[in-house]
Amino acid sequence: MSNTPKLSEAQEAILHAVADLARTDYQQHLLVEAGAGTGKTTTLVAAREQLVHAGVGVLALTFSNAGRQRFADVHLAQTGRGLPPKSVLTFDGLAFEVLCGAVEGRNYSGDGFFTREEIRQNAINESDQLLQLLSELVAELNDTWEGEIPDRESDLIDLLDLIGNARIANVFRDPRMYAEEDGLEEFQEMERTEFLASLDLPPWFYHLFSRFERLRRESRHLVGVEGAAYDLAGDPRALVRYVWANRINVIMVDEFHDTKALHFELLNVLIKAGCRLVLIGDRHQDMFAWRGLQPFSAFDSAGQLAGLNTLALPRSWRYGHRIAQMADRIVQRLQPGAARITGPRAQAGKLLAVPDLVAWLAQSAQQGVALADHCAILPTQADCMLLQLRLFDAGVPYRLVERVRHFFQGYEFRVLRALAVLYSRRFAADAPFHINSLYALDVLMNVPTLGLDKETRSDLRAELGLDGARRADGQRLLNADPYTLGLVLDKLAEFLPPVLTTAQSWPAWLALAVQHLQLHAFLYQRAQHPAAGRQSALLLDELVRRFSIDLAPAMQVQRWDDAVERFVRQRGNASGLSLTSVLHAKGHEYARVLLPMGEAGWRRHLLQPTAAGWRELYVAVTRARDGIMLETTDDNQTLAQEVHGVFGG
Ligand SMILES: Nc1ncnc2c1ncn2[C@@H]1O[C@H](COP(=O)(O)OP(=O)(O)OP(=O)(O)O)[C@@H](O)[C@H]1O
Repeated sequence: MSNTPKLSEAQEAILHAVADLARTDYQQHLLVEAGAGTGKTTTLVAAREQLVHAGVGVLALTFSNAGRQRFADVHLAQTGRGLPPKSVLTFDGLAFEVLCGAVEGRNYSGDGFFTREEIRQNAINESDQLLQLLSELVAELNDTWEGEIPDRESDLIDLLDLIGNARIANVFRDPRMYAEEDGLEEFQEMERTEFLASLDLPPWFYHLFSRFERLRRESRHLVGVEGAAYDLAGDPRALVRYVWANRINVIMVDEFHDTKALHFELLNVLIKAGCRLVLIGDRHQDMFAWRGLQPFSAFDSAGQLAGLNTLALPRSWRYGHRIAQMADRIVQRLQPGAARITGPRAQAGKLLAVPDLVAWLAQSAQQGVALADHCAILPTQADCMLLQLRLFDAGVPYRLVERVRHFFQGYEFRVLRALAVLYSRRFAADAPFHINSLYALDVLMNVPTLGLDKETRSDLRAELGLDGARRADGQRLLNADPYTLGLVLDKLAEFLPPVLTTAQSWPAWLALAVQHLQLHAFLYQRAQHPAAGRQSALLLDELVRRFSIDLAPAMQVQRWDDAVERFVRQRGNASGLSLTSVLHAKGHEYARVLLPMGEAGWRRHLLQPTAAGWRELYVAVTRARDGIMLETTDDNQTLAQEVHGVFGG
């Protein structure tokens, strides 16, 4: 059953422009800049349908898997049909198809890249393997560079990030970096060093990067972290062969605001292959502005394309004028004077503020109010976990959107659980066995202050079965038993700093463990960005508080397991409130969006505003169709003013 909404004039204009660019003899492209909820995906899906009917080969590209899924869902809703396979791909998915695919028995890639069988066996990324690869390489390079490259685990994690950013920024394909090592003239070497310095990179980084990339390819680490897209940019002819073999004439890019230099390079290759581009995005939703080594504006780069036609979608369909006003106030703070965001007058939008969101939700749940179309959106994963704890206490059902994790699967909970089990074994000789404790120990073993060397860690992981193959659901098949767990705990206890080896009461020991194992620093380094690190520390403190009750730690672990099991089995969860982080909220929409304004929420975004923070808040607010609900927990005057300034009411 087809259910395409009646398109607005502005949307129709885009459909005409797309039809035109597919028809003309000379190459034309279209850039559509539009606000959130203005019907970008809706329009793109309709434009795709129109082209497919006219016999034009179209490939739609997105950045995230969530974006791809959203495109497929909108297509299904609008046409009543599923999309043919491979007609919508993420950039990495496209790269994977091209590098590993074949037509009529011949690989697209001249390198013959990988066979399907090889990929099935081995090619999926394991980030810990990448770390291993990097650490071996750094050790080898440090022989020559006399230890100049920092090599503690936290340094290696930073280096892995830097390598990812160098890929995304695509800087090593700059002509200044091309020349082969052997034939390098002195002036070229100088040019290269200056170029690296201009990017704030140390001179050894080029060697590290190029050798790491070679190793990554040889070890078939293709998928993930833009590895595949980067390899594809180095093999442009494969991409050209792919679009020609599949008769693709038009490339559509949804979420165009997420385009970085690497992806733009791929778009340039597609242009050279004769494709026409339809690019659609919202510059205020660029939440990944920090990726890469230098700021990159996809919109400015597209502006340079020859034959570019630019259109706009001015009005939101998702929300009415009241939410549009909120979105607009945020955008004006980001870019004063930006085009105004509007929404239909008839659709007002509600704003509700409550002092205790969880109490309100508990009451609603009791009254049988369906909360499935309500979504609490939080800035980070740790914030989501803090809210989960409150919901858990109050017995309010919730479900997690996409890859947002349960609090009991987070590093913060796991590391404390591991300490509780370790304490029980060492001082009470009653460590309870549960499979979740094995995952918890895996986290504890990575705490650098414990000082486990690589071999010991790897031996202990093997004992616990943590090195086993993953099952289809991503978990590992663990085969340890209570006896092995005990032995591993005894071994781990040998690594405890002396202050933790003498018997003390439980909460005091826990406080010392958190301090001496420097768990805040450990979690901070594990977090994706500083704000996430800060919130992770907040979550750790809250969990420490909960683990500090006067009850034997073994009993506490048992209690958590029972409670979690009961909660997970709750029938109401499917219809419960959705809970997500802003990153995972992108592209989705909900009737009502719930925004906690406290410390474990959006407080900092308003009190210490940054461009990145405004973009996040903009994405969160614009997920709402009918209303926004704020939780205002404190009476800070400045915060109240800021809340009023953005949300009005
Ligand atoms: N012409 C229209 N008439 C009525 N509703 C529409 C129309 N176009 C889009 N919509 C609705 O507006 C909402 C937002 O559409 P869509 O998800 O396509 O927007 P978007 O710009 O891609 O959003 P985002 O910025 O979140 O990615 C959807 O509920 C969609 O069904």
